[in-house]
Amino acid sequence: METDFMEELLLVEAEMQEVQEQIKLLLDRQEVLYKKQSELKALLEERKESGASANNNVTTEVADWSATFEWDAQADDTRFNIFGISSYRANQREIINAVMSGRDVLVIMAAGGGKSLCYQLPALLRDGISLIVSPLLSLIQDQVMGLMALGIPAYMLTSTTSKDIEKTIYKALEKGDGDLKMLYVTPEKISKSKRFMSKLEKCHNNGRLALISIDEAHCCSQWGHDFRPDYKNLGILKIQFPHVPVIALTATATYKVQTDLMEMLHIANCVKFVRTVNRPNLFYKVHEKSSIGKMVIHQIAQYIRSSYHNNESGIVYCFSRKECEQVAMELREHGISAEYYHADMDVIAREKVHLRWSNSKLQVIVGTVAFGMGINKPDVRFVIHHSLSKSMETYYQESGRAGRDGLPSECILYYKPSDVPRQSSMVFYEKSGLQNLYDIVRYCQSKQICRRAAIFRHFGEPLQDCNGMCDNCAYGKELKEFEVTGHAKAIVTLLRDMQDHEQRTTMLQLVDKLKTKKKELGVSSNPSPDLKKEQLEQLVIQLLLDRVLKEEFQHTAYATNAYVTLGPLWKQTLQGNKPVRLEICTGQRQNDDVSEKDCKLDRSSSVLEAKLDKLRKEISSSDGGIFPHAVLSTQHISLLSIHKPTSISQMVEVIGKVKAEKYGSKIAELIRNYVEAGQTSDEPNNAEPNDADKFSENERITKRPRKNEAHVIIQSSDDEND
Ligand SMILES: Nc1ncnc2c1ncn2[C@@H]1O[C@H](COP(=O)(O)OP(=O)(O)OP(=O)(O)O)[C@@H](O)[C@H]1O
Ligand SMILES: [Mg+2]
Repeated sequence: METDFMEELLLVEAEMQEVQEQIKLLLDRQEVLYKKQSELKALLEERKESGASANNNVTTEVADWSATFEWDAQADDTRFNIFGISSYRANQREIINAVMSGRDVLVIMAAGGGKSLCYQLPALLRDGISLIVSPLLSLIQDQVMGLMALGIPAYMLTSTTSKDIEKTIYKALEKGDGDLKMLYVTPEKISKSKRFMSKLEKCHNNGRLALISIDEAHCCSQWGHDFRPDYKNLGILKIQFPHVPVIALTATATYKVQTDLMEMLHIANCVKFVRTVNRPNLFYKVHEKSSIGKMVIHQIAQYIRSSYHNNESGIVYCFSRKECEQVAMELREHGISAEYYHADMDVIAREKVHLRWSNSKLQVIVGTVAFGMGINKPDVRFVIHHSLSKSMETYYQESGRAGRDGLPSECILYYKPSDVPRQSSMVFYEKSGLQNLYDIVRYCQSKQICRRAAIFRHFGEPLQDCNGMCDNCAYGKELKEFEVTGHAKAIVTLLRDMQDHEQRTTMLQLVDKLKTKKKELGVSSNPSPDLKKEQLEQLVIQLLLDRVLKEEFQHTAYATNAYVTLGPLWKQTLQGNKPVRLEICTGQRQNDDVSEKDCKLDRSSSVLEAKLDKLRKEISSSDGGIFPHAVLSTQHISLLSIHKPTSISQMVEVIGKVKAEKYGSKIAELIRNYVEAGQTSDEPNNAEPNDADKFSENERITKRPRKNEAHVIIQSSDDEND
């Protein structure tokens, strides 16, 4: 009798333990849902207030700021003749007007949306000096070089600044001597240099501090993805200079980060411009990743060679430093010009690689997450993830480095289920680390749901049309849904038996065991199909996402191992209450290299464009090392090849005064030679543009067709002139 009670007691205690675990999981989940709920509520409130519910732009107060202002003509002239920008993109003009009116402004605009112009143009229009805080030296150098090339007196005050230049800058701040319009600093300057702050104060006291701009402002918030402690101290600027307008800019900020920023920077009454996270020019795709490493590289190399044979720039992101080196080497063996970039390299070696890539002397950078915020190259045509990112946020950021110039570009993630435990063992200790990872895994596992929709959902935005710009929307995949309840039960049973014997298993070991034990477990008598190894892995991941299984982690002397164990919902699966289904690609779509060709983005370039591209590279290397895109943007090249100006006055009409005066004679000579040689037969577009086209970016995206549909050309959706 006593032993019966003892046994029952043990069972009850075991079950209580299990209930405790379930409660913990549910509480965790509840916390996440609460967070999401409050963000969504806040978003709804905000929309109600602004009455902008039907609009794609989640923008407040736009109406007032798109009116006419006294500086309109001067702003237009500066935009075109100095920056060489033919028309404003969405929200730019409104933001500039708000800043010019002396208001504090918070700008959330997707990567490549054109945030820099929003503070650089007012900095030129307003009297005095504008201070720009930016997180990275490389970003600052890039910006300052670009501005100097346009003849704008921009300087930086960083650890690399010479004593002479420092003196000049301090004189300009203190006494208003010399020519200084924009001063770039890192946040450390504000928090650590008393000398600098006292000079800035003098500048302010003389009424010459025109504007404070805080770029990559998400670095202020611990909730953001790139928190920088020195950014936290930037609130001092508004306290010390309360009447100087502050503009804070970032590409991504959830509602929580936005409120955090406003509080930290003391800009509670700012005008907020929030643009959609949508990047209509980016094509998102998940590619099944072979378990054979060499095969993956072979596929990537073949893809780059066939799709980007004109040396168009790209990035390949890898999981580890070792993998970076390996992938770069193997890509080189396949004839791709590729170099690796990671945090273990010394700064000079890293900078050298970055520079060669920025100058288009190197086609591909193979990087870890260390290759991050400083990337300012507008014409990156593809971003490939050789391995899974750790969250949707990280993936959005990294893939978003493609197509900053607004032209069609591709973001491809190579996914195999066995990459999940590699990532999970790195992120499990981070706050919501596993939750975030599982979100991106869901994105990868899905074979039908629009990839873009997953991004909107993640950032709490209403859905917008994908226009066939993701693999799931573009291709009619040949999919079959199999009932795999038998397999799921077999997995659960196996794990339960192992746990009873206090054994642990990794996902790969589990799948191997399953393959060999399948007969014993009676799966073969089940009507379920015979699943391949990769499909079993896919099922294990699906069961993880559905909480039937869970991951546990254990440290060894060399690594952290991820083990698969029973999750809170294993009993339901064992009871077979809910059938388990698995989507499997059956048709040719598995190997989409074929369809890839059918659905190629329209990026044919003419002979003249190629010549102009070569010329901009020559000019850039002889003109103080500025980047080719700072000489002429890709849009400039396409406009020049359409209009073919052969005199400086015609050139001014196309690329603005400063660029025409600086580079016009060389460009005109090239075009004249080209026209005289009669090389116009291969032009993709010989038609005269109409006036509406004339000075707009006029970017085109080929809408990806569903299988068997004709190509449809659409304009680059909402980006311009709306
Ligand atoms: N109105 C415009 N028309 C055409 N090109 C533009 C316009 N505004 C900006 N650009 C170009 O778009 C590219 C990206 O601009 P910018 O660097 O300002 O992006 P960003 O929003 O700061 O992106 P990130 O978040 O990546 O820093 C640059 O090459 C810039 O010259
Ligand atoms: Mg920027």
